[in-house]
Amino acid sequence: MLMTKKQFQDSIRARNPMNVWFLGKKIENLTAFPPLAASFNAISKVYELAQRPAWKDLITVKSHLNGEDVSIYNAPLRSAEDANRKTRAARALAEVIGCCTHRCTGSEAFAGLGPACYDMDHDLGTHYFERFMTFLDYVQKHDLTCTVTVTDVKGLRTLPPHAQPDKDMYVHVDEIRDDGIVISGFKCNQTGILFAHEIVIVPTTNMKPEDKDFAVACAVPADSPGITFVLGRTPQDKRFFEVNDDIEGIDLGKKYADHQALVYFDKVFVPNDRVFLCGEVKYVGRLLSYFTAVHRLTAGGCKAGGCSALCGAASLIADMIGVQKAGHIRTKLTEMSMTAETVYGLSLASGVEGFQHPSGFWIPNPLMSHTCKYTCTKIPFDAVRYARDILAGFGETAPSEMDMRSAGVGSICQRAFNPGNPDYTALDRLRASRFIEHMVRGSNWTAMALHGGGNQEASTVMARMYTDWDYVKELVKVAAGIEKDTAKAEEFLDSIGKRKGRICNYGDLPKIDKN
Ligand SMILES: Cc1cc2nc3c(=O)[nH]c(=O)nc-3n(C[C@H](O)[C@H](O)[C@H](O)COP(=O)(O)OP(=O)(O)OC[C@H]3O[C@@H](n4cnc5c(N)ncnc54)[C@H](O)[C@@H]3O)c2cc1C
Repeated sequence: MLMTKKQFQDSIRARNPMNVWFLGKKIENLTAFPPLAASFNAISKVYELAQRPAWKDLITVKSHLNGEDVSIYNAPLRSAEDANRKTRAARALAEVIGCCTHRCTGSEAFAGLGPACYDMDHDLGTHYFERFMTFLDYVQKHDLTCTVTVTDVKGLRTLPPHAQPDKDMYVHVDEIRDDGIVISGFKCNQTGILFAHEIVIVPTTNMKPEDKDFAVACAVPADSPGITFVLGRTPQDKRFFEVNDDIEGIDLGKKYADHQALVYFDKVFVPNDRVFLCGEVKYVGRLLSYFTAVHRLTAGGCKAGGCSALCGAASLIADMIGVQKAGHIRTKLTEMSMTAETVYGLSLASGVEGFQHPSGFWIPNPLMSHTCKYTCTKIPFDAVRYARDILAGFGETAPSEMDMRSAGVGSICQRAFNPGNPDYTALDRLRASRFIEHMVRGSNWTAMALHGGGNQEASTVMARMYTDWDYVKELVKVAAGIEKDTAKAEEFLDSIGKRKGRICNYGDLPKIDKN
């Protein structure tokens, strides 16, 4: 059953005490801790919107497992339509909260685990798929927030997991018991993890047989014993203390944000019914292929939403200070708008050009998804540059809200910062300026575009792997008459018209439609 915002907040408050640290001190009450207030507000908003009739069709869906209305973040993608809904939801939510939804990554872990478990059962005779679907059913029925922990801290990148002098550089299995496994190790950069009910752990990289201990996928409640969290910094985290957790404070830029944390699993027990891969090294690559195909599709949706908001903020500033008609400003704003549409388009297209896995899960077109994420690591940075350009120097160095409102210098500051446009006040200009500041250098929004879901090189490596190099060469051999075998050329010509996913090579990924 879907939780209301209040039920969600109560469920988070009802968790067991967690070992969470920030600035050298233990956080006693997560939901009342100022630097986490905007993050708690963001995920609460996602729950609130799921109850609003106008959002229902976008972010909830009827479960094929139990027939209930469930969050799209707990439901597998089963068609191109589902994939497109995920893109649209990511964009729409980003247009509201301008940060991570806190719920996406869990859904992407499920998108990776479902087909990977199915493949293992098919090839190895294991029973992971049923176990996984039972877990998913539980998550759906309780409307839980799940977060995926993929990124291990990795130490020296040239050493594989088993060769690291400190084994905890990658999460690994310490012990296999009759009733479950015990795991240890670090994961970093974990978005939204402090407000998750469940942590889904998957490996970060392909593995060789020697790395068997590190090939583990499982789920643990976020409040399990043995887990330590250290909240990461953002440039503006101390401002939350200044505004005394009043997240309406103008200097925060906006009242929604996400958070990231370092996580240490210290001999955490995982019962068997929550273990979805344990030692099957060969299937780690598959799991990651399925996972990244969906994760990198989502990046295009949420970056599109962020770019729309950034474009809106820059456009407002231009109106305020009277430069909206200048040719170069119009060009820059239009480029920002086209940036949003480019990554949105790639995300939608990778859903449409995907394929059905025998498990029933829909896999977006991997080449397009990796291209989508690759593009997210690049063009939003031009949008960021344009927004800062239009913001102007005084927008970047503006006095604080406290000075703007102070008895001593308030009137001086407000006079100086008044844009001169009778439709707007100095405080309106400060609001729009801080919004831009939040997105471009106050929060981790740009870090998310660059690294979240994989960096430029990680996307490039996968895009290279999923490009059908033989096909693109054969195209030209046939077109240019280099192919001398006429029958082969004719057969190839017919295959072009029937081909789905164009130049994508699906490798050994099992799919129902063989075209
Ligand atoms: C704001 C933010 C939010 C995040 N949220 C999450 C989250 O919720 N869950 C999660 O699990 N992770 C999360 N991440 C982690 C993110 O997925 C990783 O940062 C990303 O996958 C890259 O890993 P890495 O940072 O360890 O860098 P690496 O991949 O180790 O890269 C380090 C350097 O090596 C280069 N490089 C990488 N691969 C290659 C290669 N094959 N060949 C040559 N050079 C290469 C890179 O370009 C880079 O310069 C988040 C990160 C950020 C910044």
